[in-house]
Amino acid sequence: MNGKPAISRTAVLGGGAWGTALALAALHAGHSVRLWARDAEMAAAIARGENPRYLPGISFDTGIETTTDLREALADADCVLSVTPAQSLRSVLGTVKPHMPPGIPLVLCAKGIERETGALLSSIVTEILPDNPVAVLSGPSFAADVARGLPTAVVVAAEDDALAMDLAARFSARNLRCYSSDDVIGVELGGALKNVFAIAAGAVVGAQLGASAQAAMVTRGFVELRRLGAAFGAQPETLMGLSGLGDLMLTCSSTQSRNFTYGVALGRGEPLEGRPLAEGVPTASIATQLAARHGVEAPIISAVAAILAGAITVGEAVEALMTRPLKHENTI
Ligand SMILES: NC(=O)C1=CN([C@@H]2O[C@H](COP(=O)(O)OP(=O)(O)OC[C@H]3O[C@@H](n4cnc5c(N)ncnc54)[C@H](O)[C@@H]3O)[C@@H](O)[C@H]2O)C=CC1
Ligand SMILES: O=C(CO)COP(=O)(O)O
Repeated sequence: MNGKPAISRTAVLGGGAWGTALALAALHAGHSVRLWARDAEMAAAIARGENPRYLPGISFDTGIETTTDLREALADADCVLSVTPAQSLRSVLGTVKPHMPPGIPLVLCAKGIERETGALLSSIVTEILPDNPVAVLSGPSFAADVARGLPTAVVVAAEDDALAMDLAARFSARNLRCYSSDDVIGVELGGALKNVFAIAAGAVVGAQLGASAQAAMVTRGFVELRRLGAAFGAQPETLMGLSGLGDLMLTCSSTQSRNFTYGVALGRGEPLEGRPLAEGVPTASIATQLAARHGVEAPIISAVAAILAGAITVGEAVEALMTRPLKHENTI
């Protein structure tokens, strides 16, 4: 593994929970950090060591420089972390483009698939910023845990292994351990699809279907992830790792997960408006279409999309899943 690179200037795009936590992690890894938030009040709060809207009750070290000016955020940066929601990536990058220093890596930290096009986020970066190498950071990591300095492990993937190792070394610190990978697509897919399965697992809990059903849902969801991964050319081992199995374990069982709690509300029949960001919602419908396009069987993903679209109830989805034709377990 590469040694720690010299001090760097990291730009973080996004003043939400994850942007704040990653900015703090970069600061603790010894780097100079400038965070861009579109909201001036949020930027000022983060500079003061708090983010009451997205990380309530957590106070953290000051030292993160903040700005509402993208040009200022990107000036002199030698690495950019992109941490706004997946569905806003294309518009954010459009604004970033004129100010983006060429050649420096852009690390995607959002988890999702573009709803309108089915594009993986890395391909949007390549399309809009062809002169910047893309990397993906993913894995089981609640922002609140990272912001509190609790031990966490993630994976950073880039096509260029040396870049992945360099970034992993750059962001690793006492309580954040970054593994490296050259499987960008596998790491992206694991992060994007686990959100859909977290909604499914939450719905099982909300509808009080039992712990056995929850375990079955997560396990069979993992099969769908492996099938889609194979169709997209992901390495199977990647999906067994932090950004696949690891993040499924975390978000399909914890009420700290917004996708899981969204599913719980769905299963209880509670109102869904005004809830915190749940990336699995837009990703479910497009992942259903991608699965169909690739001839991949994905009944749980399609069921989540159909429930979210109001086409079927949670009860009807369970009935449909339980009465599918029987098959050999290892059919991928
Ligand atoms: N919160 C967490 O524990 C983790 C989140 N992630 C991923 O990170 C991404 C961001 O999530 P969070 O920070 O948690 O969300 P959040 O809801 O806490 O914050 C989102 C931030 O993005 C900003 N934003 C939204 N649209 C924007 C736009 N068009 N232009 C500029 N800023 C915009 C919002 O103002 C807000 O500051 C998501 O894809 C999520 O899946 C990944 C790992 C952990
Ligand atoms: O991705 C996450 C943890 O790895 C955060 O999950 P939620 O977006 O469901 O809160």
